[in-house]
Amino acid sequence: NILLKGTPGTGKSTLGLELSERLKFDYICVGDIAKKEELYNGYDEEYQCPFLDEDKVVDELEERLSRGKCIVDYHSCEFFPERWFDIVFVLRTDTNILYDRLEKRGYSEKKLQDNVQCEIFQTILEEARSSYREEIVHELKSNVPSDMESNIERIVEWTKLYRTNNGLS
Ligand SMILES: Nc1ncnc2c1ncn2[C@@H]1O[C@H](COP(=O)(O)OP(=O)(O)O)[C@@H](O)[C@H]1O
Repeated sequence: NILLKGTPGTGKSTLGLELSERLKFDYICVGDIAKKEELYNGYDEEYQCPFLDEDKVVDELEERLSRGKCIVDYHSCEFFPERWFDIVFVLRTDTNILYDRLEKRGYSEKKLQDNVQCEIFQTILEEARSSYREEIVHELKSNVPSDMESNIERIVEWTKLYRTNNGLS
């Protein structure tokens, strides 16, 4: 299983969907599943969005993740069982580029600033480093389309090697 992390707007869903086609893996967007299954336990007035019920998310995903061949897209990871993931990629985008992408999404000024600061302070990367073994956490630049191409190549190659080395078909 592969975890794709990164500040919103860094390109997780674009990369995840493309990879799932190339690798024939399941693409799992945690935000979308939470919305569909209503895996919430309250409402955040400040950000005008529901609170994720992390236990329900883990219960919902456990069976699929235990089968392997999943690509999970979520900015955070603290509540995921560590055993779920074989590798973690953290997408990174320069802040001026990220600002433009989030502005196009129509984010409020507060949400925009908070997310850009999250990227500046490497919050998502630090969280990954504190949750997983250092050697399975990798940063990937995601500024321009050619970055996307090289990230796809790199992950596809890594996956092939991993499956061969672990006797997986
Ligand atoms: N490497 C990249 N180069 C150029 N544009 C990108 C790249 N990655 C993503 N984008 C664009 O940025 C926007 C946000 O990407 P998205 O995959 O929705 O991010 P996330 O899932 O992390 O919120 C989309 O318009 C997407 O086309």
